[in-house]
Amino acid sequence: MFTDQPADSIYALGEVKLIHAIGEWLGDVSPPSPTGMGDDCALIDTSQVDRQLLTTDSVSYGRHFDDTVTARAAGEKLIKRNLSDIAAMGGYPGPALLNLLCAPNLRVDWLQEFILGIRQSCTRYQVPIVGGDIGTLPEGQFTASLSQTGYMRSQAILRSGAQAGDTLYVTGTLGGSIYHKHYSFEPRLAEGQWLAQSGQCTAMMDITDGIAKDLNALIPANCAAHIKLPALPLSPDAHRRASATGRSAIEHAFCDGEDYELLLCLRANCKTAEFEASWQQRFPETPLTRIGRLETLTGEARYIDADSKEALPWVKGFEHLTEQ
Ligand SMILES: Nc1ncnc2c1ncn2[C@@H]1O[C@H](COP(=O)(O)OP(=O)(O)OP(=O)(O)O)[C@@H](O)[C@H]1O
Ligand SMILES: Cc1ncc(C[n+]2csc(CCOP(=O)(O)O)c2C)c(N)n1
Ligand SMILES: [Mg+2]
Repeated sequence: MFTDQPADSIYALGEVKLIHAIGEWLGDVSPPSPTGMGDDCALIDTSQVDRQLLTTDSVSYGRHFDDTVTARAAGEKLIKRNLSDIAAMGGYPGPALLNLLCAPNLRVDWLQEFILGIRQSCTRYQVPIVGGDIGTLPEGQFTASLSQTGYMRSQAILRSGAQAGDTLYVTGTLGGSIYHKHYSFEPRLAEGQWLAQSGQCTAMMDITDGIAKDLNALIPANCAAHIKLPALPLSPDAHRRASATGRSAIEHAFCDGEDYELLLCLRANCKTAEFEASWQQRFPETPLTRIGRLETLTGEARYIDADSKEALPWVKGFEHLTEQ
C-alpha cells in the first residue's frame, strides 16, 4: 500500500495530476462540471427533493481495514457504510463528496484500486461522486471520508420513535464481522425503504458498533429491551469467532459490531405474522428476526433476558476513543 520508490507514489504525481486521475478512475460515476468535479462547488439540482438526508463516515487504514483487505474492497466499504446510514432512515442515495487524506508515499496503483472499488459501489447504488478534497497525512497513514446525501420518498424512520410494547427486529445475522462481513456486507437499502413505507416501523438504525451499544439509541427513556437470547440470528462467523476467543457466540453477536444490519421496532399493534410473511415474500434472501420487545422500565437494567428476566451482562459494543 505504501512504497519506498518515489516514482510509484502519489507524491510523484502531484495534486493536479492526481485529481485528474481520480476523475478518470471514477469514470461515469463522476458527472461533468458543474454538476461534478471541476468548480469551487458542485452545483446540484434539488428541485425534485423535498427532504434531504446528509451523513458522513470514513475508513482509516489500521482501524477500519488492514492489509488483509484489498484496496478495492476498502473503497467499496467506504461507500457501503455511508449507504447503510441512508438505509437506516429508509432513504435513497444521492450525490456524495470524497475526501482523501493520504501519506505522500501511498502507492498510485493502490489508490487507483481503492477508487475503482468506490466506482464499483457507486455504479451499483447510483451514487455520483460530485467532488471532494485531498490532504496529506504522515507516512504510512490513509483515511478516506465520504459526505453522502440522500433523500426520502416516505416519512424518515428515526431512532427516537419507539414506544413500550413495540417489538424488536433485526435483519440478517450478527457477529464475527471481522472475518469478512465488515467489508463484504450489502447496505440494506431496499429493505430500509420498504420498512419506511410499510407504516409499521416506529424506529430504526443500522448496527455498526454492535447491538450491545447501538440498541441503547432505540430504547425510550422509560423502557427496557427484553431480548429473547435463543432467537438471536447468530452468523456462522459468530460461532467461528467464539471458538477462537473462548467467549460465547451470543456475546460476539452483541459486541463485535460492523454487522451493517438494520435494527428496528414495529408498532405494538402490528400484525407481525402477516408482516413477516410479506417481508419473506419481498426479501426471501434477507432474514428478518424478532429478537424481543420494549417493555416499561421497572428496575435499572435496560437490557433484560426475556426468559430469565435477569439483566444482560453485555452492555458495551465497539467504541472509539476507549480501550477495547
Ligand atoms: N464530530 C461530529 N460532529 C458533529 N456531529 C457528530 C460528530 N460525530 C458524530 N456526530 C453525530 O452524532 C450522531 C451519532 O453518531 P454515530 O457516529 O453514533 O452514528 P452513525 O454515523 O450511525 O455511527 P457510525 O459512525 O458508527 O456509523 C449522528 O447524528 C452524527 O451525525
Ligand atoms: C483492522 C480492523 N480492526 C478492527 C475492526 C473492527 N471495527 C473497526 S471500527 C468498528 C466499529 C464501527 O466503526 P465506526 O464507529 O467508525 O463506524 C469495528 C467493529 C476492523 N474492521 N478492522
Ligand atoms: Mg448509523
